[in-house]
Amino acid sequence: MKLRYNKQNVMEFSISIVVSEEISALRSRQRHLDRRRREALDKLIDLKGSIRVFCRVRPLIPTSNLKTKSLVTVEQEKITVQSVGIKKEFIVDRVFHQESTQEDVFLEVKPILRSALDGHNVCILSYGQTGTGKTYTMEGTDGKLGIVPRAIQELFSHASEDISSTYSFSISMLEVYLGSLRDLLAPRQPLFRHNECSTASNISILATKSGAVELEGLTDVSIPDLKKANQCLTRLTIKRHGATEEISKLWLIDLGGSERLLKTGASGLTMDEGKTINLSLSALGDVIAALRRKRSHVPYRNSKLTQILSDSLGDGSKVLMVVHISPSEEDVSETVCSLSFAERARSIKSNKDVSEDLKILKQQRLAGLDKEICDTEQELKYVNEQIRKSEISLEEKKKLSSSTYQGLSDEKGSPRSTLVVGQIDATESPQATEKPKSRLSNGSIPHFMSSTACSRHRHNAVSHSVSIKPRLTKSVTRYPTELSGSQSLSYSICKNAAKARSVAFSSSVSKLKHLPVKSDQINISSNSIDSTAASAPKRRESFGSRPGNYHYRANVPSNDIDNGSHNA
Ligand SMILES: Nc1ncnc2c1ncn2[C@@H]1O[C@H](COP(=O)(O)OP(=O)(O)OP(=O)(O)O)[C@@H](O)[C@H]1O
Repeated sequence: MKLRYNKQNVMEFSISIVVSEEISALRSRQRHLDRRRREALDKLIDLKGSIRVFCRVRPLIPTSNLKTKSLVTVEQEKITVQSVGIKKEFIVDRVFHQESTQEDVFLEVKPILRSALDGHNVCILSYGQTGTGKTYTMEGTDGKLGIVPRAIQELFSHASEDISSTYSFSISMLEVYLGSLRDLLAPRQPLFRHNECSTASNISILATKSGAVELEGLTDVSIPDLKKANQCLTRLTIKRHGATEEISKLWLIDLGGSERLLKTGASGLTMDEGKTINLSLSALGDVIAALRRKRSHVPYRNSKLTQILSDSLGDGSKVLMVVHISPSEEDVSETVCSLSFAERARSIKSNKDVSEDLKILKQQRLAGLDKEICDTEQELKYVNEQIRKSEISLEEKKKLSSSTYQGLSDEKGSPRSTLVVGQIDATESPQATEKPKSRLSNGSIPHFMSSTACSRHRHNAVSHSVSIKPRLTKSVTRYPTELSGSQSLSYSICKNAAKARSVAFSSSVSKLKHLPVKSDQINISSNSIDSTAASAPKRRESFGSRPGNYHYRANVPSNDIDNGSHNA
């Protein structure tokens, strides 16, 4: 009896060795495939262009006062604007016509999101005249979700599928207002006047010797799950713990309206705001143009916006700018200005010097890389599934004869993959030590994110307004209720996948608070914010960022904009 028991144990022991070796081989294949996928994706993005400028044409919105003829005709990469005495052609990397859907736009965004998960800094910017659809593209509406909610869903979904790494996400929001930086997630200080709060903050832009940008003092909120991400929704930091550790920033930037000040008839504070925004946009155009021309000097220092984005626009980063235009006659001069900006940023006048043969070759190469990525991802899925099954089988064997397997388990037990969402563990990351003074909220949603009576009132008022109101101020959009549905679905997928893989949720963010500043940080600039400045900004740029965490956006929390709404 004893002998039989031993024989059985020996057999199970041998099987478990075989399974462990299988897992080991599968993991090695997994690493190889992941490397191949990344390389193919990098090549694909480089071939398409790591800085791309798109144009999206808003549909004509007929009103009783306006002529409703479209002045714009489009082809794949060409836009022609034709009006009395004007006929101009502009070339961009891709045109989204009036009927293009949110899905069409997101399809172009997807590859660079993957790139963000792979450790590259990514910047998605929405540019254009007020009322041309910048916010529609970035955030969308009920049932027509924009880039931001889709991106968050996509990132969480990939993170839950990738069993070779663990991920943590965090979010920050930042606004540049009249050249000052404002932390939109900082705890709010009540002001004397009813319903007003300040977002006073003292944020410094720091650059390490390697060029990485950090925003010291900026609040960073971990995202514990997809549902909470929906409520913040602007800027993301991705931290991947795999064979190596990678931190990347994903900036989602809804820029202030680009209209010319003469047209808006602005004066006083509004004029100052407009000037500052235009200077920032112009500096941004210069930087992108210099990068696309591969100039040795890139003028990052010319605006706060470009300083903050300097490590997310250049080498190794992926940039996508969507320039929005209106097709209507009354906007023709703004449309021409926006398209001139797009062309300047793109810095290539036309593709006519590129021969047809070369274009075909490029298309073939792109298709080949696309296929390689697809095939590799398919195989990766298969390998991941095999690893999962083998791990379960090994686990069962261990349970059957735990004493026999004790030694084996110590030596051969394969590492369990863990999905960590919303975790920042400073002890795991050398970079994390570079974020000493940042205020971190431990995963709870900051006060300003919950709607106030005032913001609810305004939100209701806005949703009852039928006509487009071009405005200079952006408001933070509460994510459409429908989004919660689709995102909670993904969240449950995350949760299930995570459960199967022993998901760990931890909240070690507080450790970051006490870490020392790295000595190689150079303070570029700092600014303090007048707490009374919360009142009435009309046009704003804002974005979120943080070392190792990212995001940005040009919106203002609802509490903060009650006085800021403005019709251009
Ligand atoms: N592609 C589109 N399809 C359908 N509706 C659109 C599209 N683009 C914009 N709109 C609608 O046009 C209106 C203005 O769009 P939106 O508010 O996004 O403009 P904006 O450029 O962000 O303006 P602002 O600078 O004032 O924030 C909204 O009602 C929006 O839903």
